[in-house]
Amino acid sequence: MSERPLTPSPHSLIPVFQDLPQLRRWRRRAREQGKSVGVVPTMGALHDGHLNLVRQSLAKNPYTVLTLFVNPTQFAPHEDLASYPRTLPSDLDLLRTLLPRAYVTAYEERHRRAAQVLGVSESDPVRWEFSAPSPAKGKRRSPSPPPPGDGLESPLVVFAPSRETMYPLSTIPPEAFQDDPAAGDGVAGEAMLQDTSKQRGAFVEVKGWGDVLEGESRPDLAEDAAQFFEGVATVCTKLFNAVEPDHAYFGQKDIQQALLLKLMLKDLLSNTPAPENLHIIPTTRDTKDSLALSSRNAYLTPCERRYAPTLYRALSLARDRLSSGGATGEEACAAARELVESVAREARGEGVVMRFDHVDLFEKTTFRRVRGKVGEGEEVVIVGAVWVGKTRLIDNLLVGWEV
Ligand SMILES: Nc1ncnc2c1ncn2[C@@H]1O[C@H](COP(=O)(O)OP(=O)(O)OP(=O)(O)O)[C@@H](O)[C@H]1O
Ligand SMILES: CC(C)(CO)[C@@H](O)C(=O)[O-]
Ligand code: BAL
Repeated sequence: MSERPLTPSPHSLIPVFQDLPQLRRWRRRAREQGKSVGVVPTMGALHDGHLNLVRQSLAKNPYTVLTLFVNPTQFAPHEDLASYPRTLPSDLDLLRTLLPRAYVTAYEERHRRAAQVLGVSESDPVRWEFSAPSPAKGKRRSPSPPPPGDGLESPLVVFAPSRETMYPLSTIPPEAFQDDPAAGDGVAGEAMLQDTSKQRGAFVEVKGWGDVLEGESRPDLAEDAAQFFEGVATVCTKLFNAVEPDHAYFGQKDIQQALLLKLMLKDLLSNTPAPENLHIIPTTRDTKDSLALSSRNAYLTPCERRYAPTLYRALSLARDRLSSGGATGEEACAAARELVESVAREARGEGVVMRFDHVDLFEKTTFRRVRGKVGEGEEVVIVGAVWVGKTRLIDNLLVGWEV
């Protein structure tokens, strides 16, 4: 274990579990208390959209696990895995703002008492240990108070596993497969997990639902349209197996992902969580221009940011055409495309390269593309993507139903 002392406050307020045994021990104790556990899977770089999912879970469950893992298998080989924002300290700062005051006060009091026992100043860095046994007296090499407990004091914990924890078979070195032509050039680690032709081990595919719409139109997936949602379904299955949640919270912003995972839980007869306990939370938007909050918005330059809400405007136009103008699905999508393309021409004058990717209308359960007029009582999704500079933005609106 590293001897670098961790600053006690604010980060240790929220237990961060990095390995499975720690998480499993915590989960067993939560079960013994008979209390429900909610999970919020994320890739980090948290924003208010994520926090709203956590707020929902905290309101409904005594315990919430926010998982934080940038999942290589859902990134295509040339996608932005390496540059994806990784911001654990500021993520923990944001999560801290969601903790109940009473818990924070009790924590600070415990910290004060521990500092007294250790004879160190309250502002000294002190490492809280949530699962390791207390070191024997006299053997301490860095100030470490008695463990504050088993992590169950906090209503919120973070599970931030390593790649090896999430993909244990990826630790077998490529040389072990050297007689296997698929081992190819011996690419190891994350790169191997990103390349579907080199993957080995257990993967979850939701056939017929994962290789359409967003599956087809994400970048670099020409070879394998199923890759993105296979990566998502696989990592979420693993996270559900690790956390064994009673409830799970996903955002409407990634609507196909949330709907597909619900179908997957149903098809796999899951009870942790049961499909009806996967909750889809409405998209959190910028209050001024309705841009859907997204970790990838951080890539936008200030000038690009001004054009980013065009997708929301285009989807709103499509929805208006469907509801008031009686347009067909094809006409509504074409109107959205025209709007994006006309704004793109304007943007070029300011040096912003904006590119239409797709706008589609699909039925919520079958993911079938809707042609012609939307029928009475039909529940559909208008989904779209645009490129603004090097950033691909996605968004959606619902017609005939709400999450
Ligand atoms: N604006 C938002 N409103 C509601 N939920 C959101 C929003 N943005 C993300 N989420 C949800 O948070 C969860 C974790 O998403 P993720 O970590 O990929 O964040 P993201 O902002 O969507 O990142 P990216 O920009 O890479 O797509 C997902 O369930 C996602 O749908
Ligand atoms: C659900 C998820 C955390 C799986 O990696 C990811 O796809 C995301 O952040 O939406
Ligand atoms: N927000 C879903 C994960 C992704 O777009 O990579």
